[in-house]
Amino acid sequence: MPGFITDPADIPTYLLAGGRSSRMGTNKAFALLGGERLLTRIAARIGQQQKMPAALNADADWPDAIGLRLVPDTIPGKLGPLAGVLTAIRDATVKHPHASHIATVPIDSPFFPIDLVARLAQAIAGRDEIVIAASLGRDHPVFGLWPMTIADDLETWILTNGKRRARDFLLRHMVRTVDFATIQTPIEPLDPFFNINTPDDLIAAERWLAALEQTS
Ligand SMILES: Nc1nc2c(ncn2[C@@H]2O[C@H](COP(=O)(O)OP(=O)(O)OP(=O)(O)O)[C@@H](O)[C@H]2O)c(=O)[nH]1
Ligand SMILES: [Mg+2]
Repeated sequence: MPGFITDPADIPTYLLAGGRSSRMGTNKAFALLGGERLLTRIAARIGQQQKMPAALNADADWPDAIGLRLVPDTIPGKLGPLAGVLTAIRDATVKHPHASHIATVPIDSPFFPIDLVARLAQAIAGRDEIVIAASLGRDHPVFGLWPMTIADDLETWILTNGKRRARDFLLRHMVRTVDFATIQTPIEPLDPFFNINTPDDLIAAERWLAALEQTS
C-alpha cells in the first residue's frame, strides 16, 4: 500500500515525558544509561529520523528541556499518556497547521527502532487513521502516529472516561499496527520497545546496551 504521507521525516514529533515516574522514584528522563540521560538519548535517536527537533511534552516547571521546546499538558492532573497525545495534537494544530499527523515517543524506551516514524507512516492510508507500533504480539500505543482530526473526540474521552486506558480509546477509531522485529544481541533477542519503569529495568537496560555495543 502506498504511504499516505509523502515525507515521514517532516512529521512533527513529541517526546512524552509528562508522567510521574512513580515506579522509578525519581524523574526517569534524567536517569543515566551508558552515562547519558535518557532524555538526551531519546532526543538524539528521534533526531536521526526527523528533520525538525522534537518538542518535549512535560511539566511546565521542567528543570532542563535540553534546548527542546517545552509543551505542558493542556489538561492538568497527569491524566496519562493520551493527555500528552492530545497536547501534541493541539500544539501542532497551531505550530504545524499543514500536518495531518503527529508522532509520539516516550522518554523511557532507549532502543526504539531508528526507522520507527518512517515505518509507521508507510502504513497510513488515510487522513483519519491512527498507527501504533507493536512487537512480540503486544501493542505500544505510546509509539504512534495520531491524526489531527481526533483532537475533540480524544479530549472528550479523556475528560469523561474514568479509566483512560489507551486500548479503549483506540477502539473508537481506525487503527493500524506495525510490527517491529526483535533486535539480535549476544544475550538474547531484545524487544525494541523495552521500557524503563523501575530501577531494576535501568540495570537491565545497561546490560542490553553493553550487549548491543558488542554487536556493533
Ligand atoms: N504528557 C503526559 N505524559 C504522560 C502522562 N503519564 C504518563 N506519561 C508518559 O507516558 C509514557 C509511558 O508512561 P509510563 O511508562 O507509565 O511512565 P510514568 O507514568 O512516568 O511512570 P509510572 O508513574 O511509574 O507509571 C512516559 O513517557 C510518561 O512520561 C501524563 O499524564 N501526561
Ligand atoms: Mg513505561
